[in-house]
Amino acid sequence: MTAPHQHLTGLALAPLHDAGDQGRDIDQGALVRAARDLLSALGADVDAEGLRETPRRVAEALTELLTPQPFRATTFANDDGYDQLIVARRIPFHSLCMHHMLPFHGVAHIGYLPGGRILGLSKLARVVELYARDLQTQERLTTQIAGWLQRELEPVGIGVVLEAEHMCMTLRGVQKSGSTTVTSALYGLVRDDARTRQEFLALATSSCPDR
Ligand SMILES: Nc1nc2c(ncn2[C@@H]2O[C@H](COP(=O)(O)OP(=O)(O)OP(=O)(O)O)[C@@H](O)[C@H]2O)c(=O)[nH]1
Ligand SMILES: [Zn+2]
Repeated sequence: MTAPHQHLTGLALAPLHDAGDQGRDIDQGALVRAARDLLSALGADVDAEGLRETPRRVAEALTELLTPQPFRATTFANDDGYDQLIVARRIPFHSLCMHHMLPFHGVAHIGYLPGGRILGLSKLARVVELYARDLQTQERLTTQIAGWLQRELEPVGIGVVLEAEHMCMTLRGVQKSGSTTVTSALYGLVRDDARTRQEFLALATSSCPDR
């Protein structure tokens, strides 16, 4: 029997299952202590009134940013035989880069060419959220979104394009504010059929006229 992830060319390298969508075990007590130690190491008076609750707030903020929200992948039978691209454009997201734990944020464009089933539209945004709430690289986030679509929907083609600005490149370090990074994951007919590929990329890029 052929594994489902082998239906689409290019997707064989993507992990079939990823622990990322299960979330992580966060030790709240240790996190609060670590935030307090961090403030202390920065020379802050951790007992000052304004800072007293900060370790708890930092712990809660990080927990919120790193806790994916599970959801059900609602799909519907493609009874009408819809066989054109379905593209959700400009889905905003933010995530934390795994190298500096600083935010990166931008927009995702997600498209697929349906097979037997179509996906509830909101799920395209939910899957971005699911994987964005992790310590990430933009490349990994892009690939995980495409891998999820393949597992849940087994479409004929998938296209994912992310455009993001990384705070670690703009606020600090090389400080190139305004620069953005584009990553993509194209599979199946969206990758291999020139016309479909062109159509998807045109739709994805035409969604940013003001950028
Ligand atoms: N490929 C990839 N790199 C990332 C991403 N987010 C941050 N980085 C990079 O991770 C790299 C870490 O490099 P290091 O040289 O160890 O860190 P650094 O000394 O802080 O590097 P600078 O940012 O150049 O000052 C940097 O080049 C970051 O720009 C991402 O999503 N994907
Ligand atoms: Zn970084």
